[in-house]
Amino acid sequence: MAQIIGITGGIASGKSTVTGMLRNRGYAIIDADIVAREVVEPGEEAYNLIVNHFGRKIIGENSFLDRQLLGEIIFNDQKEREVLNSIVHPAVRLRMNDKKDMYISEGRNTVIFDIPLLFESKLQYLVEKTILVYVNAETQLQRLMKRNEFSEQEAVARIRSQMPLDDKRPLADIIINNNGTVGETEEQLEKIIINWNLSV
Ligand SMILES: CC(C)(COP(=O)(O)OP(=O)(O)OC[C@H]1O[C@@H](n2cnc3c(N)ncnc32)[C@H](O)[C@@H]1O)[C@@H](O)C(=O)NCCC(=O)NCCS
Ligand SMILES: Nc1ncnc2c1ncn2[C@@H]1O[C@H](COP(=O)(O)OP(=O)(O)OP(=O)(O)O)[C@@H](O)[C@H]1O
Repeated sequence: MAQIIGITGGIASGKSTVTGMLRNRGYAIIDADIVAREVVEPGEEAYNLIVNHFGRKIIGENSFLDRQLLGEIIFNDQKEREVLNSIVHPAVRLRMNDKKDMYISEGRNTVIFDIPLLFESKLQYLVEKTILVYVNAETQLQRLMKRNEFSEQEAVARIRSQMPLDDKRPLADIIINNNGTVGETEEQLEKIIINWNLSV
């Protein structure tokens, strides 16, 4: 039986940094952010529902959604965020499940889900064990502002739209502290791989 592992964290806490390390080691990774992009491509059902609700102003270049505008709307308005979530999340869950089944049918021993909103959306039932990629609030804010070239206000709006990372700590099976260097993070990951006996 394959082991199903969930990696979570907050925006810019370092999930992609950790899943990148796992990908380099050959693990099967399913990234919710990537799937969430696939299910809103032009022609998809979720795309049509989003355009119906948010209006044609939300259509950007080449008919794809204007993600910047959609982000500005939903990270500053909880009701609009809930509408978007209610359209996108069911489609994401279905497609992630299909990808998991595909990996299992290929004979994979471990399948890793990278889901930023794992705890907010109460998706623990999808996975057997959870890893939280944690940083303190100041590091999270600084890394997010730097990576996305956000103002403090833009970054804070996004962080506030998620459960605080300190509240996620007691929900996780294990925590990777990503406040230090990337090398220190990789050492913590290596211990988990050994202790949980995760094979590709
Ligand atoms: C609002 C959108 C268009 C902004 O797109 P953009 O390319 O700028 O950001 P991206 O998708 O790469 O997300 C970056 C990070 O934002 C955070 N985030 C995204 N959506 C949400 C949300 N609904 N609530 C809280 N945090 C969110 C996550 O930490 C994510 O890793 C996009 O994030 C989106 O469609 N969100 C709704 C779907 C969703 O919940 N995705 C998260 C995983 S399922
Ligand atoms: N230990 C570290 N030291 C310094 N910078 C780091 C470290 N870990 C991650 N970063 C940087 O912080 C930023 C956020 O990391 P990353 O993109 O991995 O987070 P994430 O959780 O995947 O974010 P999101 O889900 O929002 O895309 C990136 O610019 C990354 O290069």
